Amino acid sequence: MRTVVIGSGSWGTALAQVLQDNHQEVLVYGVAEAEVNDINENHKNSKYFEDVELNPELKATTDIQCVKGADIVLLAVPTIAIDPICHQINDLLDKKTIIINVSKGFHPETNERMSEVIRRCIDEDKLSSVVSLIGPSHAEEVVIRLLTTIDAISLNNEDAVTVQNLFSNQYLRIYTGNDEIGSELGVAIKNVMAIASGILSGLGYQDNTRAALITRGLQEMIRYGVHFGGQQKTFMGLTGIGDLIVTCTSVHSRNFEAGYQIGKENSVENFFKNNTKTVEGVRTAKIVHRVAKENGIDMPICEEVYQILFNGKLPSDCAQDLMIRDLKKEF
Ligand SMILES: NC(=O)C1=CN([C@@H]2O[C@H](COP(=O)(O)OP(=O)(O)OC[C@H]3O[C@@H](n4cnc5c(N)ncnc54)[C@H](O)[C@@H]3O)[C@@H](O)[C@H]2O)C=CC1
Ligand SMILES: O=C(CO)COP(=O)(O)O
Repeated sequence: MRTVVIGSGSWGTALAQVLQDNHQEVLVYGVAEAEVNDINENHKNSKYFEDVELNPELKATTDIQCVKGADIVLLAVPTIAIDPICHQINDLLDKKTIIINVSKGFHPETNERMSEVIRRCIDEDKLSSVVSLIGPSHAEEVVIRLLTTIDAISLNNEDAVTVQNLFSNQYLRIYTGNDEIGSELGVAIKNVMAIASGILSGLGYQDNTRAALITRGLQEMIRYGVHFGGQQKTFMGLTGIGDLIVTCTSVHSRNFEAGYQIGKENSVENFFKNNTKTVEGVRTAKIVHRVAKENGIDMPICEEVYQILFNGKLPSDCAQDLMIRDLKKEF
């Protein structure tokens, strides 16, 4: 099977290398010439992985025509680029293709989940199914082949199993699942929790606070996910608690890092002025705020993150306000 990976950033590169390690036919498509050249000429992607030597067989291109004839297209671009990239490739696809989504978040205007965006943008006769390859996985660790487990989630079990078999190896183990709603909502909202976790660390809070954040954050994710038809048990799995733990506790997480800076400075100003990284939780916080309000879903942690990011509320006040809400039962 021939796979084209769209996006020569950190996750696209790491996942393409998995396929190359598995002796699959794979090509990376990128818009950034420097990243593409670095992969082809130096077997590196220095912008994201400074000292990592990539599999020398891995190749990249800036020619989008490479999508023609692909059996699988893996979209490894930020959520904001999924809609335009799908429209771009739709004209080039010439048979039923498995589209793999790895992005975590929502469409910025329509609030759709990534699978919904892809199904809307790709013609039915060109789409076998959407498979979301998601779970606790920092590219920085996968690219150096550290043991990792993630899910292949799809409404089409056969395609999920195909993706499971293509990507699994000694360092990457893929499970399958079909709760598209629960899984996609879990991996999107955990980014907001990771920002909150970073903020709390930046403010100087330690282990007790992080455990509280992860535990109560998971309850918010369940509340939101179940409201929209996700299964509660999904949140106990890799796309729920698994991804929540890895992003709320890791120095690799860009969402955590953003939060840490905001907490440390007790201000969002410098983050918005200087950030150039993919921090998906920022846009997700805005969408969750809007949707939760419309649907009457209680999301206190997400709401405080929204107030910090978009309403100028002081991070230190938010942490305190969460503590002095009306007391209640845990469950
Ligand atoms: N980096 C990671 O460890 C993981 C990332 N993800 C998710 O994967 C998605 C992609 O993120 P990363 O690879 O981390 O971001 P990144 O910032 O490392 O790379 C993004 C890449 O997308 C490219 N790009 C942007 N717009 C494009 C377009 N229209 N056409 C082609 N290429 C375009 C950029 O040039 C860049 O190469 C995000 O939603 C992220 O949440 C999920 C799991 C792990
Ligand atoms: O989704 C991720 C790990 O599972 C990557 O997290 P960040 O986007 O916060 O770096």
